[in-house]
Amino acid sequence: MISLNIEKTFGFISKENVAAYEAKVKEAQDALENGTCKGNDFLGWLHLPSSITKEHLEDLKATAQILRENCEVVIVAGIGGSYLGARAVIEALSNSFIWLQEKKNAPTILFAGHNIGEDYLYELTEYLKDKKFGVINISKSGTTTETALAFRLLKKQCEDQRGKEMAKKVIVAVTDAKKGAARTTADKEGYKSFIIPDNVGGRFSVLTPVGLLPIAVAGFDIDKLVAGAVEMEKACGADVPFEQNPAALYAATRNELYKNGKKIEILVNFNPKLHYVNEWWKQLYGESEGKEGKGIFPAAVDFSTDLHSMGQWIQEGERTIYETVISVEQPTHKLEVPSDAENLDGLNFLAGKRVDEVNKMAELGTQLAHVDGGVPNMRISVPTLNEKCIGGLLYFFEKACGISGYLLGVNTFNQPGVEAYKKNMFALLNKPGYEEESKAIRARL
Ligand SMILES: O=P(O)(O)OC[C@H]1O[C@H](O)[C@H](O)[C@@H](O)[C@@H]1O
Repeated sequence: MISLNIEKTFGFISKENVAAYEAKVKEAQDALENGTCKGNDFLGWLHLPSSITKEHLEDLKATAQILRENCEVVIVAGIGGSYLGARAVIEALSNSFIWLQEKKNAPTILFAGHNIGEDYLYELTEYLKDKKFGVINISKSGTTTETALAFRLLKKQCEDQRGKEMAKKVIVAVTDAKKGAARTTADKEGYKSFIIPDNVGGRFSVLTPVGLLPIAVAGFDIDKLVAGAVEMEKACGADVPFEQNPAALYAATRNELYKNGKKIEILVNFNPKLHYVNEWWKQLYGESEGKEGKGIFPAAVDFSTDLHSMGQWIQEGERTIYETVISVEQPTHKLEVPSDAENLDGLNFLAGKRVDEVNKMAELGTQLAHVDGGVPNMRISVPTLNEKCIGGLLYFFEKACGISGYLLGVNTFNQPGVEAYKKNMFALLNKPGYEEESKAIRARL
């Protein structure tokens, strides 16, 4: 099970001040449990893991199997919370060179609908020209422009290439039960569809079909992923004492750091497979807490890669940052540094050591250097990268976010600020219904 170590923050904030959050954290836990916090119509994620039924998982696996049997490539179309969770889990669990492997035991998973890059979409549609492909169209609102645009292209191409009947079989929708264009299309075309519950917001939806279906198609065990989340739901529960509750401690520590001028949290990994876990986490915390002129800025780096780019800033730049390191205890594979008779590269001092030992010393050395340089450090230990651990990690972050947003005093579950760019974009594109805004915005250009 994952664990949290906050010892290396205590040169910067005091143990007593973190412990003093106990009562407020209890209040947060109660407010989440009783549904009395702000945004209380979006608390469906709280006990989601333990409420997932075997039947639901079987339904997802059966649909995944249809896609696996009929597709060489599956495009997951979605953005934000309808994209990052699936990508985070799939990349954390996949072989890094899966693209290049001839023999695959699952369709290649590609992503679309998370940008409006013409070249990206052109190159994707070109690549798909001789492929048997399917699409999972994911959008809670069912109206997000980026996703809808990509889906329009992919739907047409799939129908043209594979025929209407096969397209119906290999296109699946994950969307609202009733509202939105994605629902209308799915119902009209007769696609298999899954519902995103009303009370689960996008960034908390990875354990709904939004994440579970693509993850199952990619060949990973969603039973174990959910089991890991269930375990963390218990470990972070309202009945678990403050000092033993990782979500409570993480939420309290980051709020205390923030109060002491540490306005930026950098999520750090020492494993490139976790890059998209960082990205998922940025949305979770950024959209949940960045509002009302408040909120820790969630940043992220991949080490040791970024020690050679961002390392200088972190070591000696403005002291407004702290780090949270996701440390994977055991790699999946074993690789030792070979010895070399000539030792031209001078690396024989590493001969016989596992590559991970070198990585771990980089991690430890970095922690000590950054703490010495004035950067508080928290460490989240993950036993290994498997479904169970990742499921636990995701739920841990969700629960801590629910508590942390409450401590900050914001509505953790809305994102009103995201609408501003959309309104301008629609006005600039002359979307019907935006006539007044179009006139006003053009006058400003
Ligand atoms: O799932 P969708 O409705 O397409 O939304 C996708 C994403 O875009 C929105 O603008 C929100 O800011 C995100 O919270 C959401 O996850």
